Amino acid sequence: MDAISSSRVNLPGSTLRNSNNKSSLPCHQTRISMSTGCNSSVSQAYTVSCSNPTDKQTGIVSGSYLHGPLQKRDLSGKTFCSLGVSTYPGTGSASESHSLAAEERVGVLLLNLGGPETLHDVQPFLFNLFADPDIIRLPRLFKFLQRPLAQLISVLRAPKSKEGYASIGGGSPLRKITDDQAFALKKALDAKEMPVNVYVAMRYWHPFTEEAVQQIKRDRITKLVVLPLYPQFSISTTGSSIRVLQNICREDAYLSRLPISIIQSWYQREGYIRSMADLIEKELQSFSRPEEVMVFFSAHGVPVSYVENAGDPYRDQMEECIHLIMQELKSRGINNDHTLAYQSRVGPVQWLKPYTDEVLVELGQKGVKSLLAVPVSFVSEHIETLEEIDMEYKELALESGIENWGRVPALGCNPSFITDLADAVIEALPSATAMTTPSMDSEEEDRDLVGYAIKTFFGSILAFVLLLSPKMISAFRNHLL
Ligand SMILES: C=CC1=C(C)c2cc3[nH]c(cc4nc(cc5[nH]c(cc1n2)c(C)c5CCC(=O)O)C(CCC(=O)O)=C4C)c(C)c3C=C
Ligand SMILES: [Fe+2]
Repeated sequence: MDAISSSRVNLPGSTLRNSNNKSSLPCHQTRISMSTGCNSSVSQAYTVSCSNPTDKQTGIVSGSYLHGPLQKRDLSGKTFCSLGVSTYPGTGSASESHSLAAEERVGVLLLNLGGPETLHDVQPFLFNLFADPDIIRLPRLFKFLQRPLAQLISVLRAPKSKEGYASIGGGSPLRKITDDQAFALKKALDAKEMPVNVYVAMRYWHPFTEEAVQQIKRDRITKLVVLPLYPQFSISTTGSSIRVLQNICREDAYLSRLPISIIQSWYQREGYIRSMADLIEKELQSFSRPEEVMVFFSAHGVPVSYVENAGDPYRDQMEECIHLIMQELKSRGINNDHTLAYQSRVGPVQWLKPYTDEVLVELGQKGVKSLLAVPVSFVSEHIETLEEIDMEYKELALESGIENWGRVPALGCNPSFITDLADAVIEALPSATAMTTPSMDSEEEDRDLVGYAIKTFFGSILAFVLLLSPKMISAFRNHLL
């Protein structure tokens, strides 16, 4: 088998046109394939296959989420960029497998958030994030304000974010860690006699989804498993990345015929739960009285409206995930108290409660002396573990009376975790299904673009008149800084 090489291609002069998507899945192992995934006019039917073959349901991803953003064609919601790619290019080895059909070339596409690599990248990264209609969910009538609003918020937020990234070395470690995970996953699949190419697609920074997809086409991949690096599904993370992928597939003959299997969430997999329990068990041993430590799960928050109005399964999945980890710990004789809180809220709306900062203060006041923080929405170290938890929350906890502080590291390339992801890929492969995609005709597309340009022009003027009023600015500043 050939060694893997990681390629980064930088194409000078390429343009960045930024633009910019419920299901509590009770089954133990979940494979979801979109049978009409990229179809803009037909209701999407999802086939959900569970490890128990009799437990097969159709249409579980439904409600306002399915009939909302996933189906919508939103020209302002796409990122076209060919500035960078980080992939593990084909070695031809996919056709050598005994377990695969002679000409099968399997790809695995890892989806992740992406992060600014330098301080200079922070504002444009934030623009990409806030321009995502799954991050700032404007009512339909106000969609035209998305990009001007993103510009304004990103400029206002950038100084605070820059400070955060400066304190963790001047940029996000996400790209490197995700590349390492891709490499480790390829190795684990090789070891299981399932040679694949692994690709990385970031949502808000390089390498963007478009670049990964171009590489997949160049490698003539014949089956693709899409694996988001978020254990739990949220509209704002996995949903958003899948929507971008669907938009790309819809417009490409090759991709619309490519059999694809999407693993929407995997928080309930035994391997993941065991790996998390291993980390917690190990870290508890660093306290002088491990049995007295409060296990403090800190999850990334989302606005309450996502869960209560848009059908985001994130909170249900998070609570089930914590329950499963605690059950696993109990089976090992570890019976510590635990709690779950939500961190990293941004902006003036209500986010999922309780809030991490408020709970830390309450626990200190109640006399909790030892606390082990467990980041649980993400499997890499990033700004919210390295800066928010390790610096801000630690300081707050110590000021509030907590004396012994610990933090479980993110899973990263933990071998048992990566092996489990490899199993998830193998299990998902048989349910790969083509996304059939009638694209817009070119006349329709032209009309759409003209309408979009007009709306953006007038939208920008209106937004700046409204938003640059001193009152609005100070309201934003109070919430963003
Ligand atoms: C404003 C809305 C946001 C929502 C909703 C949101 C959901 C969400 N995010 C993650 C994971 C990560 N987010 C990260 C950075 C980040 N996220 C937001 C905003 C929202 N996130 C902002 C503004 C930023 C930038 C940093 C900052 O200014 O605070 C990252 C870090 C990436 C890195 O570079 O290290 C991660 C990871 C999840 C899991 C989630 C919903 C479940
Ligand atoms: Fe975030």
